[in-house]
Amino acid sequence: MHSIQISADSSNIGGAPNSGRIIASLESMRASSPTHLKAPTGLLTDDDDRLSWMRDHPSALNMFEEIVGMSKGKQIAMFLDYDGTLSPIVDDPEVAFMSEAMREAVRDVAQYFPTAIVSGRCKDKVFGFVQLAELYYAGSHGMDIQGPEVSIGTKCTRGSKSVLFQPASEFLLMIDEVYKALVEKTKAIPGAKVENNRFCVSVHFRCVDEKRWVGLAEQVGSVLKGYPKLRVTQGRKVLEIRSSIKWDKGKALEFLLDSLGKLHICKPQGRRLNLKSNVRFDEFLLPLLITGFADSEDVLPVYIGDDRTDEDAFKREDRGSIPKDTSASYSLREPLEVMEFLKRLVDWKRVSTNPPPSDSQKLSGLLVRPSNRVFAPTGFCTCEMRDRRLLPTCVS
Ligand SMILES: O=P(O)(O)OC[C@H]1O[C@H](O[C@H]2O[C@H](CO)[C@@H](O)[C@H](O)[C@H]2O)[C@H](O)[C@@H](O)[C@@H]1O
Repeated sequence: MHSIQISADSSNIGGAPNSGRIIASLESMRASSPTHLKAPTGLLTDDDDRLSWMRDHPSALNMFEEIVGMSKGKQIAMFLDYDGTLSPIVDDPEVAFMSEAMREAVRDVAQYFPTAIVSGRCKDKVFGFVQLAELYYAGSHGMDIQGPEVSIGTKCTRGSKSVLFQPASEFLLMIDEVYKALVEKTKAIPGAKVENNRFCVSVHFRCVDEKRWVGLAEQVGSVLKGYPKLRVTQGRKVLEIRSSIKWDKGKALEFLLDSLGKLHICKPQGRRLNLKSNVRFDEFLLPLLITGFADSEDVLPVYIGDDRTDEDAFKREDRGSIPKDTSASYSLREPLEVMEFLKRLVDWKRVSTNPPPSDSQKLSGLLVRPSNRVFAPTGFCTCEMRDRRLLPTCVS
């Protein structure tokens, strides 16, 4: 199977931290993302490195025909990270809005392909930014998954919003406690910001003076010493605290693919491929890596993301260990290029789909299988096409 995503190392920086342990090195914090979007960071200073990176991860726009060629006979499933992918990176996480044009592009994509937002943000917050009810949302790094709203004119499903999966619900109280402790511990550090993402907590250092980064990491470590069941990962100028359960964006991707399989595609099987990962990239130059997997008969997951945590989505367990051919990896430079890519995908689909999908096919991302049965996500409801009408057959 092929898929699209971002690259970087999603290393687990600290699990079960000891007292006062520095949970992130200054170097790793520096490398986590330049402070300003356009600042050349020098991560790829060498021209040869740069050329070789671009050769290995060509622009998804330049390689568009090749990418859509891979989807021949398959259903594309779209997975989109939010920050840095749909919205530009800004200093204040509260105002990381996506543009109306981007929203339009995502809305259009979702008309043709089942589409999920996979974010480190809590689900409600990312929904507040995206505002498209027809999408799947996997918030808190995939620990809070919800299917699209379905309104098919029946009492049982009208406007319902069904939670599909919350694998870390037992950590809710603990995370809230840690959030409060982190707010208290870091309040004296100018620019530090603690964000409650419900099933995880983000400690931002984008606006903290670099001289204080290690001190901030120490404070985080000191809070976490009492919580051996929590771990820390690192994103773009952010430390992310979450439960140590084996669940991440990659697992969420699996879960969603599995749910979609119940909708309209067979579960991917066969040979598995690893993505090329741990690629160093310059945020300004090439933040988005699009990578392909082989090989499902039925589905081409396209994952676009820019963060270390998105790497988890490349490393889905069922991928096995066969190195991916680098020609299947692609990149996009910034959200504007992501938008361009989404638009081109829709244009391509519009031209190649004749006639366009019917309303019932498009309805909330539900697509009709050849058998005429339409399946809603796990724990949601099952529907059936009868006399060209979509009828629910059960609700769970
Ligand atoms: O998985 P994502 O949707 O990419 O979320 C990852 C984190 O994104 C946000 O932080 C990042 O974007 C901010 C706004 O541009 C920026 O200020 C910050 O430095 C970045 O790390 C979000 O605030 C975090 O909670 C997410 O975990």
